[in-house]
Amino acid sequence: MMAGMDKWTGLGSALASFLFLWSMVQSHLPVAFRHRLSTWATKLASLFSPYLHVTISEYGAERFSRSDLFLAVEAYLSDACTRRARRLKAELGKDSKNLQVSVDDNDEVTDTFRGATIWWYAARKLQRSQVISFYPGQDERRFYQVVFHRRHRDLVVGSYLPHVLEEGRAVTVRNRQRRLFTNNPSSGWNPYRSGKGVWSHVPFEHPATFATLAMDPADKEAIVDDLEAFRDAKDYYAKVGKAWKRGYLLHGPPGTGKSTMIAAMANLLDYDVYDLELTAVKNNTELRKLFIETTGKSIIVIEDIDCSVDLTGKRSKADKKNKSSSSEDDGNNNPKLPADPDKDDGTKVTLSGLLNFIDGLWSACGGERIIIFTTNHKEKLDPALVRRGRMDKHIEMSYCGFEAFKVLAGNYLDITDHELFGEIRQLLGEVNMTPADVAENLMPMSKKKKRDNNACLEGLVEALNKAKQEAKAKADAEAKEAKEKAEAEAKAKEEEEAKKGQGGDQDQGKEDKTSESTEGKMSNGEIKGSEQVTSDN
Ligand SMILES: Nc1ncnc2c1ncn2[C@@H]1O[C@H](COP(=O)(O)OP(=O)(O)OP(=O)(O)O)[C@@H](O)[C@H]1O
Repeated sequence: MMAGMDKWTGLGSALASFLFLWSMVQSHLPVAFRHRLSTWATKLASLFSPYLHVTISEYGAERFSRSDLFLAVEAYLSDACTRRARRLKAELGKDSKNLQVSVDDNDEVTDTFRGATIWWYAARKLQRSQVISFYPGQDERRFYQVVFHRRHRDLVVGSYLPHVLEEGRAVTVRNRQRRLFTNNPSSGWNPYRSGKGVWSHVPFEHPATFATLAMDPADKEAIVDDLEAFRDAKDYYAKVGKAWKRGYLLHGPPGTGKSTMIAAMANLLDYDVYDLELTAVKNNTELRKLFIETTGKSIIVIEDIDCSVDLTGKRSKADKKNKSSSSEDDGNNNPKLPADPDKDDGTKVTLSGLLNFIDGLWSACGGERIIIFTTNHKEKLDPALVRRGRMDKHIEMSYCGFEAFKVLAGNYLDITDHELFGEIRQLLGEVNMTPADVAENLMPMSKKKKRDNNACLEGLVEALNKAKQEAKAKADAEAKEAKEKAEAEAKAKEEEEAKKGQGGDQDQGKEDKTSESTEGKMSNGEIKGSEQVTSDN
């Protein structure tokens, strides 16, 4: 008994001495060596450990976009394992109404699959960028580690991980809260603050649909058909070798429903919307990075493209400049080469950068995308930007016609017919009024007054008549101005001609006098000359 006690006491003191010595050795070892030692220790332990680890990093091998597997694991764990995790985080879920609870970072979750126990760990680590990075210096990367007994290796790799991927994707689709993204100003891309990426987002909650969009029903149907055909055409795009994306150019005066149309498109397709503010993008590299960070099933919008960046006119100005400079020479009879009109010097977004964004090699990554440009001045855009193939469909959003008005009357007043409809139809045929202005007349906001359809429609008729009178007055004023201008020009011309005529008569007089005197001189001269000749001879 005593001998046994002695044995344990001896072992205990030996262990204590070893730990003391180990800590002494460690504190005197250089950091690099200590790190190597601990790596060897881990390797040694893993030789004897019956457990295997698989790491799933946030960014895949290409490191540009978040790995699909990582996102699926995240969704899977948040859904399937929430009940087993001890530390959870809560966020607003779909429609911003339900609370969505998921596994917190650094927590451990245990899962079982066909009798096998599997452990998941979520963690973050700072690491130095080794491959091309848009953030210089250190990046923070999140990763999951799955740990299981080596006897379950085939089960985990062959069945469990594919199951996680499939389940995770299904959960993502189920919980999908569509989002409206906007790009952060480039100075706000802070790699040291987790979660601060190139895009910020809010839940996308715009209620517009094609049913509520006021436009000609035939045009509307054609657009819906086009969008649905695109959504279902994955195989077709693969077959013809085209990236699965489509460009739309929405053009028309302000208030004709371009933004409303985009919202209706997003709601129809169930896509996210990326509202790209081009003026906040520093250069083409940033533009590419923004594109890569968008996900599939999304609409990328650049509103008022003609105002965003000086992409238009620049070419023609530069071309003109080049033409004139190319005609110059450098003094050695060598003509100067024209400067590149769309030169990318890294300080701005250029037309070629934007064209690359739309249909360069990078544009094909990440699945189905729709790119939409809006403009109030289609004619100002560079033809290269909007040619078919880049902007596949040009949609003109125009002033409110009678068919569009009927949609608005249905939306705002819940009516399909009214005795004033005939008058409104005629007035809409004569006056340019945007759907935004028509809608404004159909939506009187008053707390006290109950909505009165008659009053609304009468108000609209009044507004249309006023607009008609204003348009007529404007047209009259313009016609008067044009007439006065034409008259002034005609008078000026007449005066000019009269002056010319007078001048001509005077000139003629002068000419006559001159010719007379010349003749006189000549005859005198001839006489003199002949005289002279005669005399000379
Ligand atoms: N075709 C339309 N159908 C239904 N509502 C419309 C339509 N056009 C305009 N509206 C109404 O007018 C408001 C302004 O329209 P919207 O912002 O979509 O116009 P826009 O053409 O994008 O204007 P801008 O060029 O100034 O951005 C919308 O909130 C909507 O209520």
